[in-house]
Amino acid sequence: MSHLLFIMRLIWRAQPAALIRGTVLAVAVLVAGVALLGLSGWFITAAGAAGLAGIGIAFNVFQPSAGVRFLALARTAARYGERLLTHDATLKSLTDIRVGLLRGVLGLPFQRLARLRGAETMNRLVADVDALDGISLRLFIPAIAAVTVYLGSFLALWWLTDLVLAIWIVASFTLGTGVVLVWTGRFAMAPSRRAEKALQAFRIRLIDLLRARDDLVVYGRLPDQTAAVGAAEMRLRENLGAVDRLERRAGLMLALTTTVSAGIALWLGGALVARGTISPAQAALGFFAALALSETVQPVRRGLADLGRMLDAARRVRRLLPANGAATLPAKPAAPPRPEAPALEMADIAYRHPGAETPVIDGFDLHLTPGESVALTGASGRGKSTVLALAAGLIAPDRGRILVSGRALGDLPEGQLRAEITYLPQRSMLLGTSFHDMLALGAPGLDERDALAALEAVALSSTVAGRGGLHATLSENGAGLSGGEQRRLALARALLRKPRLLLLDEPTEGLDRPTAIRVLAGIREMLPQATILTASHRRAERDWADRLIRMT
Ligand SMILES: Nc1ncnc2c1ncn2[C@@H]1O[C@H](COP(=O)(O)OP(=O)(O)OP(=O)(O)O)[C@@H](O)[C@H]1O
Repeated sequence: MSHLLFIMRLIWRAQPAALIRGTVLAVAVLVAGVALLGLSGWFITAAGAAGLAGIGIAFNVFQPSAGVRFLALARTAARYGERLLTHDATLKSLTDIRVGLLRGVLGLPFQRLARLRGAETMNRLVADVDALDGISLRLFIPAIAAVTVYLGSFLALWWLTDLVLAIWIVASFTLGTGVVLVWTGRFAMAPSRRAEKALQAFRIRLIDLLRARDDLVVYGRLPDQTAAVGAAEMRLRENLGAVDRLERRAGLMLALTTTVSAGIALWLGGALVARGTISPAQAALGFFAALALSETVQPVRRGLADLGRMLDAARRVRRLLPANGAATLPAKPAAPPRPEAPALEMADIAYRHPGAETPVIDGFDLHLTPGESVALTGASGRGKSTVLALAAGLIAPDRGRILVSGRALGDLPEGQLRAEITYLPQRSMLLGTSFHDMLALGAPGLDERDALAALEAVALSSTVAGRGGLHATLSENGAGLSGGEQRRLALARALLRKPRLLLLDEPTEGLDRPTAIRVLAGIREMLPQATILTASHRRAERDWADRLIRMT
């Protein structure tokens, strides 16, 4: 429940004026509905009674009928305004929440971000945030409006009819519908949760199927994955069906509650008329008002049927939202690099991956003089990539000191850090639709000459020319290029940043030796001053480096 309140506060805080106006209109809709039916009942009965008494000619039909028309029109107009204001305000608030959530996801520690699957993140950003609209539109605003209308109806019925009748109508309604609504929320919770889980599983499995289609075909697992997608969809339909059945039953019980409440109100009104406490028209007013009160609970009914889905979504969204105010720390002033200091210095570094039992590196030291090229070598799994990720500031050491040109890595503002250090991991994404777009991620406002120079450095010029030039359109993530070409394009993008410190994880992996030698020479030509640290298995890279550091 605290998660729902938290989200409701966020929604409310983002658009308070529109939501207050929308809630006032929601109350107006219900008030107009109750008043409309109450007045109509009173009007028909009073007119009938006047006719029976032989004074029908003197009965003023114009005022009540004008009132009925006014209330009907006011109700429609208020409903329109309420929908417009509350939906618009809620959707705008959800946009803010979605942006906050994206910021939260992007601000996650590198390790957690690396574990978050693309499809899962998509679910958080799209499905979970979508599920939150019901918190304001189908729970809180209708509930506030309903409670206000119950109180108002009690006072109005007391004033216009009789205290006993007013107490019966409002109390029976509050208790009866309260029980039905609590029952709906309780029993719909599990299927609603399961439906949402099934929907998310369906999306994740479908995305996996589309992304890994080739591998699934090769290993003969396409039918299994297709069946898994179908099973998730079946579970989704079953659980949605269960929620719908519960909601329909809740509707039936609410109709019965209304019938019993209004029926007894009619009987009670009759008794009060017989005693001469109220007139028949007043009794009719009470009866019809009781009937009209059923409208107050309809939106909440749907909201409670979706409670499980909303609760889970609210919990997940809250967990990923950046803590209030903590998201943006004031940027520290940028410290200038000290040219005489080592380009990179690591002293007594220890690091253990989350979940691993032992540290992958312990007591590791490194000292790079400006402008040198150093290759980290050693058997697979010795921690070469981990050292690069530490040097890039993507993960923080458990112990030890990392200095970049004489300044503590942790003290460098993010912008300065990324301007001075560029890291090319083993696998990179190529965002964009053309060679130019893909390169421009590393250098916004990229000049064509620079782009061509970088492509020349990584021996890709002829490939790009053969594909129609820099602006030729490519498939998503560079599909249609060979693995080696994709890696070289990512390398060219890294070179275009012109960093002081370049960290390369197996930069010539997948290239034949002559091309690897040409690319390595191109890197140095393009960045003659840069300090370069590579994680290397290949002989060409080891031969090219000024110095080797063997990790054991
Ligand atoms: N995110 C992670 N969580 C847990 N363990 C990890 C993680 N990343 C790497 N490791 C483990 O840490 C060890 C070092 O990994 P790292 O990638 O740094 O080695 P490497 O020397 O670069 O290997 P390779 O030459 O194969 O690329 C490995 O045993 C690896 O399984």
